[in-house]
Amino acid sequence: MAYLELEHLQVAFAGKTVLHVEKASFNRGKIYGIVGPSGSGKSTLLRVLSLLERPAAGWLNVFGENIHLPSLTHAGGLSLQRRIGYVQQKPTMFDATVFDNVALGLRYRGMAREEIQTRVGEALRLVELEHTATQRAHTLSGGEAQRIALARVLVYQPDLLFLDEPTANLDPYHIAIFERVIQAIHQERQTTVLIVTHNLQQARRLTDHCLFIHKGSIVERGETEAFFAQPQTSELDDFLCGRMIY
Ligand SMILES: Nc1ncnc2c1ncn2[C@@H]1O[C@H](COP(=O)(O)OP(=O)(O)OP(=O)(O)O)[C@@H](O)[C@H]1O
Repeated sequence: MAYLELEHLQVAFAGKTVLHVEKASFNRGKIYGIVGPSGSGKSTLLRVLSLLERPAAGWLNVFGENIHLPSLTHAGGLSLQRRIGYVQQKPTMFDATVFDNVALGLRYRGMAREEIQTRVGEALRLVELEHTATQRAHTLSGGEAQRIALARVLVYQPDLLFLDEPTANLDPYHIAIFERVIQAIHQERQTTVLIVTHNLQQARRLTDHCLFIHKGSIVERGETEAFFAQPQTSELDDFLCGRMIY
């Protein structure tokens, strides 16, 4: 049975449908890549799954609960969001130290001081930024901020991890660090990961399955190797070969 399932999803802005998904399911402990042209609806999909976007229609089956998304209350969303880690494209840091930024989610959860100390230390070690703990978060480089944004969600050990172009601003060395972290936590905790990326090599390296979104629909999905080697639709073939015009 699927761990995460979307049905009859429709998202519209100003009367225009930007995402329509009849059904999409995701299994526990897999890494999924989401690729597609700019403006096709990838970030919108992640925001819906992270319960940050209230769609006009749609059901989400997650953690054994079947949720009618348009009627989800703020309080109902919060309890589910505690198990979801979402790293947005351009992370915002609070004007505080790196430590405090990473600790914030744990403080909200009322965790004991010593446990927070341990968990934040581990998360910073994992992203190889231990030395920045006392630095003001606003002074981090763009690439460092991306990794701190990841540490900030890893620290509460989410069951679902949604990453929106998390390495868009990183050089190859730091992309490699980022990918190692994703693989490590995925192996250790069987976290289910969905990653939106324009880096097709990254999708190929990192994921088990890929989905191709075009004009607000999932046009094709499949096991990563076959997805790249034998695309089944002309749209995906054109996209992968850089022939797609949009
Ligand atoms: N809050 C909003 N209000 C109005 N339109 C929006 C809003 N959010 C997204 N859209 C529109 O929805 C469509 C899908 O946007 P989305 O950000 O999901 O695309 P994307 O595939 O993630 O693009 P990119 O790869 O460039 O980040 C776009 O046409 C965008 O302009």
